[in-house]
Amino acid sequence: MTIRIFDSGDDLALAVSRQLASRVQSIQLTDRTPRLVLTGGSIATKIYGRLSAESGARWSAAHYWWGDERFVPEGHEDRNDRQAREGFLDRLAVPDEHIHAMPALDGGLEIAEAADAYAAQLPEEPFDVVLLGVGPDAHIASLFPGHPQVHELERLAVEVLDSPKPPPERITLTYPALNHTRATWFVVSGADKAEAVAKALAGTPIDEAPAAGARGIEETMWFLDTAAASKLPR
Ligand SMILES: O=C1O[C@H](COP(=O)(O)O)[C@@H](O)[C@H](O)[C@H]1O
Repeated sequence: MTIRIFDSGDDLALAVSRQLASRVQSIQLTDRTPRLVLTGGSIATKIYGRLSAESGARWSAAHYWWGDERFVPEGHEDRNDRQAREGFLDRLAVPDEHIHAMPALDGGLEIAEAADAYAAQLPEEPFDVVLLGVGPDAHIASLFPGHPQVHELERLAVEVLDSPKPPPERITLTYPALNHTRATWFVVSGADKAEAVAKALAGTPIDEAPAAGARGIEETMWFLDTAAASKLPR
C-alpha cells in the first residue's frame, strides 16, 4: 500500500489526473483496453476537470463503470454519471457504448433488478483502476457502516434502500466486484475525512469503516491532502 500526501485538494486532483493518464496510456501501449471504475463525490469533480486530451491517454478508447450510483431519474443532478459526463466524458468524446452507467429510476426496472442487470454488465477480467472517494463516515461507493451490503459476498451489485446520505436509494458494487481490480486508488480531501482515513488505514473492521475493506490485486494507493491525512500517526 502506498500513501501520497498533497498540500491541497487541487494538487491531489492534478496528481491523480496525471497518474491516471499515465496508467491509461501504458495500458494502451500494450494494446489492452483500459477498464476504469469511477466514483462520485467532491474530489472526483476536481479530478475529472483536470483530465485532458493532451495527456497522451486516449480517453475515448477506455471503458468506464461506476462504483455506485444514486437511483434517481436519468440526467438528475444527483447522478454520479452526470457528474462524470459533464466533467470529462462529454468533453473528451467518449462514445456512449464505452460508458457503462448504472440503471436509473426511470429505466423500467425495480431497484433490485437494476442492480442485477448492472452486475451482468461487469467485465470478467479485472478492472484496471477503481477510484474510490471516502465519506466522513468511512463509506466507500454506497457501502455504509453498519449496513448489510458490506457483508455481501455473492451479488456483485446490490440495492441500498436507506442510505444515510441522501438520496436514500442507490445501487453499489460490493467488495467482490470492487476488489476485482488491479489497482484501487482512494482519493480523499478535507479535514472532515481525517478520522475516516485514520480508521481505514488502521484496519478497523469493515462494519465500522467500509473503506478498510477495499484493495487492489496489485496496488492500493491512498491520495490524500494534508487535511485528510491530519489524523494519521506520524
Ligand atoms: O455519496 C457518495 O459519497 C462518496 C464520497 O463523497 P464525498 O463528496 O464525501 O467525497 C462517493 O465516493 C460516492 O461515490 C458517492 O455516491
